[in-house]
Amino acid sequence: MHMNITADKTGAAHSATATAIDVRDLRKTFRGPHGATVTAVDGIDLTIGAGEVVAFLGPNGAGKTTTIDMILGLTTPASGTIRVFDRTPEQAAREGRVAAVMQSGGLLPDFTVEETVRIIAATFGATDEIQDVMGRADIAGIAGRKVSKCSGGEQQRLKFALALLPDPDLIVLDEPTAGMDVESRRAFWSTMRADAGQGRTVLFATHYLEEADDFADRIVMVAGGRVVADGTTAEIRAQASGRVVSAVLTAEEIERVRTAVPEITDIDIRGGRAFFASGDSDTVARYLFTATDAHDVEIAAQNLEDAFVALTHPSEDKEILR
Ligand SMILES: Nc1ncnc2c1ncn2[C@@H]1O[C@H](COP(=O)(O)OP(=O)(O)OP(=O)(O)O)[C@@H](O)[C@H]1O
Repeated sequence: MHMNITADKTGAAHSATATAIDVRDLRKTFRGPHGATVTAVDGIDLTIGAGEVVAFLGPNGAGKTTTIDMILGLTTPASGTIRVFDRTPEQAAREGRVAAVMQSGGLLPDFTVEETVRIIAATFGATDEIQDVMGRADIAGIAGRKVSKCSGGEQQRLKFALALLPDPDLIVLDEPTAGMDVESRRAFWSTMRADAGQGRTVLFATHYLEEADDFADRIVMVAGGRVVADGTTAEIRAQASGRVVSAVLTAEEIERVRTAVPEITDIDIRGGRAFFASGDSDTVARYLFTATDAHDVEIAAQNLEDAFVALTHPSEDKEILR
């Protein structure tokens, strides 16, 4: 799998393609309550290269799970196309090139961890891999534990072990750490980091910015069924790299600052303060101090969290000056 030429389950050699996932103008609607139409995915375009580790980042209801289900071939799009390693999602899954770790469910509570791995290994003809994947997913120490007695984090690591069994080229994880405490989340990702991202393509959905930032090479932000930002983690950071100068001042003065300082890119008013976003915080601060009665002036770096909120909740909790 970590080579350019791999053998599929029939033993035939094939060249690894450079593109793992190619999604064009993907759309999906559901029938909601009272017959209303819910647009879950509203024209997503996405190309993921082989070997990329991509975070699909967005708030609840953004359309992440619906998109992932279509990439896995579990549901069909209303329109648009999906290619996975230049195949249909169903073909790619059948060939064992794709494995998934889903949010919940899928495990039988009465089996032990090792029994679960053995059963799935048998279906893939991968019984030689059992000890190896249990080690890689860090579940060897709980091999004899019943699934029903495993914590949420342990169950997710077990699912990760199962996903490794077919030695897939692509692993898709849908919010694999949902509901875990911070420590379990860290443990899960450190296991993932040690194993994935070594030539394998990884697509994971999350609404934790920190996870996307820590683990992904690239962040695709989705909101309302659309891609709202797409770039390397560094690029997304750069988008948010300006500074914000905030101060308490009157509405008339805010208007005056806006006109007088063209370097200002955005103004929000929250909690009685005005927040001036700009690539030149010195000029903004100088103007506030010298030409207005602004007080309690603060200068802060805009962080990724701010960028995320701004991109995914454009009107939430803030009043934009017009
Ligand atoms: N089977 C369904 N029937 C009706 N509406 C659905 C169905 N599945 C999803 N939706 C709706 O589609 C939208 C997108 O949901 P989706 O689960 O894809 O979002 P998400 O980004 O994965 O959110 P979460 O982080 O909560 O899992 C939501 O408004 C959701 O209520």
